[in-house]
Amino acid sequence: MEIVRRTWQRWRAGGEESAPGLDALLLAHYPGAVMLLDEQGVVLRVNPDFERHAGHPPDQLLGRRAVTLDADPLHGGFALALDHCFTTRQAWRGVLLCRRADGAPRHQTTMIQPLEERPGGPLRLLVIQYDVTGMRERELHDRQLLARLEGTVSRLPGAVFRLRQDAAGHLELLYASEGLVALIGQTPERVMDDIERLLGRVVAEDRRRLEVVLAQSAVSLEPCQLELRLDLPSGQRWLEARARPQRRRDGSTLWDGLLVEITERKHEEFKVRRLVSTDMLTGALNRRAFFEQGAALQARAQRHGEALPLAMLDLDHFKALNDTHGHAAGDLALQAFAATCRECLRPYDLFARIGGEEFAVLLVDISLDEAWPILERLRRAVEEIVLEVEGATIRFTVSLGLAILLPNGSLEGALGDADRALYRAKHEGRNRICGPGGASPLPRDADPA
Ligand SMILES: Nc1nc2c(ncn2[C@@H]2O[C@H](COP(=O)(O)OP(=O)(O)OP(=O)(O)O)[C@@H](O)[C@H]2O)c(=O)[nH]1
Repeated sequence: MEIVRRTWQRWRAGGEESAPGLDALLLAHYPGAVMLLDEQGVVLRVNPDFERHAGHPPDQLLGRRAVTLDADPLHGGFALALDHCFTTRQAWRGVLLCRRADGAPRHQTTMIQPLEERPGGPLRLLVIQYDVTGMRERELHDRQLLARLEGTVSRLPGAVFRLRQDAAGHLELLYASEGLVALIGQTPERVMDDIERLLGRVVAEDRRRLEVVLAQSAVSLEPCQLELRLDLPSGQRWLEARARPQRRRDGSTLWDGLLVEITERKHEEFKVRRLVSTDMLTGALNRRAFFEQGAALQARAQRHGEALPLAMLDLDHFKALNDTHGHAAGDLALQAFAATCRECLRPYDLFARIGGEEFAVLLVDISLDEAWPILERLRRAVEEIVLEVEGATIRFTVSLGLAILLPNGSLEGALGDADRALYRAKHEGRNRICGPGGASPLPRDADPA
């Protein structure tokens, strides 16, 4: 516009004959419709390409008021814009809804520049229009597409996110979809404002894993996947995060990913795991779970250089009990025995049924000397069990073999040691504990069989 004004001033100063024609000048600079209006808004001249851009043959427009182009000539924006320019002598720019001669509405980006041929002379308005209907339609289409996409994203079972970690390791949530509200009860805006509103809820152990996984993914640029527990006011929830990283030129890493709730799935998993790791009759861990969980406990003890006391327990003369009172009574005895063991042990000790009437206990965080009285209390508690089955009173006892699982020892090996100690306990009269060093300091003579 500035070019036209300056050239217009040059043209005015030089005289009309010597100056390039206004039409030619405007055509050279503007790929749109150009009009020159008088002080009544009547069209004096138009550029040659006018019809192509404005959709009106010049001869139908010349000598008529320019507002006839307006989609609403009486109240439309064109009249208001012209009014503004005449009153203020200031330029106006904006988008006007105009109609072509065939009635088709078009959005025209419009610039109106007041021009004076000479000071105090008649005012002219230079109007330049550029048809942006296509652009606006594309913009509208894009906006509708975006709204549809946002709708789809918001209906996803979870939240889409973009996470950024700068070169110094500082994390920032750049984007999260509305699904975040259903997941953690916080709006995306609040978490984008302060990511601790999300990370601060992650269980400490899982947060450490998250930091490790992100660090690895930032180096390898491999996708990552992680299950996290969050402590929320509504209770603990499990979320799964899957994300794909990309490195930015500034050294930061971006992860685009999806966060979904998996609490129900995890509970089902725990249920299944409990089922496959539990002995159905007694509720104790089964042999497989004992070895699995025992290995995990041993790995932890190894890190601290600790030995773990390990005991084998075997009901005495159980065959006789079965033969005398029936298999169902034997089952009841096994259940009562397991319940008594659980009462005498701590919840984190590993108690498992590893054979028919054979059980094992791995005691955590105590020494062999400390384990002995606990097991002795258990032995006595079993002595106290009285079962009334079909008019018969059933009592039974248990023998125990105690061994030590050394930090660098094997669970199978220690179980073998405990079994040998158990054999000695049976051999020495049953209803007693034998350890690596020999029999219980409180051996019992009683042998109900
Ligand atoms: N009722 C019942 N009995 C079982 C179960 N599993 C194993 N048994 C029985 O446990 C008995 C084990 O007998 P033995 O191995 O001879 O040992 P015991 O009679 O206890 O003799 P000692 O161990 O030497 O004191 C067998 O009769 C098995 O049938 C079970 O699930 N339910």
